[in-house]
Amino acid sequence: MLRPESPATIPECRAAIDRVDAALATLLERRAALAGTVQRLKPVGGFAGRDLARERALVARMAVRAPSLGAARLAPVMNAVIEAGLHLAEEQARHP
Ligand SMILES: O=C(O)C(=O)C[C@]1(C(=O)O)C=C[C@@H](O)C=C1
Repeated sequence: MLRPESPATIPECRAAIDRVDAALATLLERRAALAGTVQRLKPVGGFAGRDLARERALVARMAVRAPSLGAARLAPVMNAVIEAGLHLAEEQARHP
């Protein structure tokens, strides 16, 4: 995890945001790879095998760590993340 920072100027804030975004990109790449493996292992993978209860549960767990965002704001973010992973997995299944 990145250590918390308290930048005071716009350039410092933007530099700190860029560091967070770099960490997020690394984590998103890792998550997409793991989610892709799950799609290959599930009896029905991809969009057809979507598990909305699991998605709601992971959003609820994330909301504990991101209380100011909360589940309602995290849900569309994670929906986009999950759908990006499913699109990637389906593309990789079509073109292995
Ligand atoms: O856990 C699963 O069953 C997955 O397919 C992974 C994942 C995810 O990306 O987290 C993707 C789609 C499902 O709807 C739920 C979760």
